[in-house]
Amino acid sequence: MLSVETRHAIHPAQAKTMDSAALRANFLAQDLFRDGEIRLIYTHYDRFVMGGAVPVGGQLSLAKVAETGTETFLERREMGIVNIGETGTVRCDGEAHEMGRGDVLYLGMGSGEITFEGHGRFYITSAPAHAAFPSRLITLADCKEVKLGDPANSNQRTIKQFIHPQVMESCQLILGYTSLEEGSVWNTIPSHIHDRRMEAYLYWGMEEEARVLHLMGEPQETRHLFVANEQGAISPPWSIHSGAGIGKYTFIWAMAGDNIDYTDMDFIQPKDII
Ligand SMILES: O=C(O)C(=O)C[C@H](O)C(=O)CO
Ligand SMILES: [Zn+2]
Repeated sequence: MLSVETRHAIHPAQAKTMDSAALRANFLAQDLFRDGEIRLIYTHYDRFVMGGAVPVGGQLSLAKVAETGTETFLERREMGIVNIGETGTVRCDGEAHEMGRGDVLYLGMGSGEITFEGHGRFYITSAPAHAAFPSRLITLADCKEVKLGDPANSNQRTIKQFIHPQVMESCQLILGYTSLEEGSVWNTIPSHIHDRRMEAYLYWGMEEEARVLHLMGEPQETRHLFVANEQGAISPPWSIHSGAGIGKYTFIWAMAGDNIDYTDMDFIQPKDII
């Protein structure tokens, strides 16, 4: 079963009038992972798509999505898939990519029908593309690691970059994930915005009771989402995206927009956030 939900782009002036329910309806990605289903959210932020596929030992196929108006979903798009479950296989264009937990698969523009198999829980991201780069499985051994933060600021963390110019070529999709060291709770502190790129987070690797307080909004008009395991946050270009966790967590970040420069961020110090 395939379902697609559309999320419209929200103006920051509208976002600041929203109560918790409206913020969650517009910016929280819930229920992406349901047994036997592919569930996608088609956003109007750079036409970025996020979603989940859970084949539970069977087979699920993603061929065509009405929202793109194309013969196949990836006719004019590229895709990044992260397996956040047990070992599973993604088949595309006659190739079988076996993915362990934490592996990332890039599928280039023009790739055909995609089939998800096995016991993987596949997080799907996709953005429009202008050129066909080769599909590639990027394992943990292939990613680039960046260490940031320190225990004194409770923000010691490792950033693993997979779909990233220093690892491989893509059109506009950049993707990786960040894990906190034990005792550190804060991600993306100091905060930043990048008006050139939208971003989406998927929080995972959390205990059922754990939560992340995800901060969003313009730096002088912040709001929050309380986020559980396997829930995502859509971050508009005008919004900060930082979080503090109760319990351990990892989050997948993915971006699309005008450039693929991960370091192109406008930092906002805690003293400047309201
Ligand atoms: O902990 C961090 O810092 C991050 O992981 C930052 C994200 O990767 C990000 O926001 C990139 O723009
Ligand atoms: Zn960012």
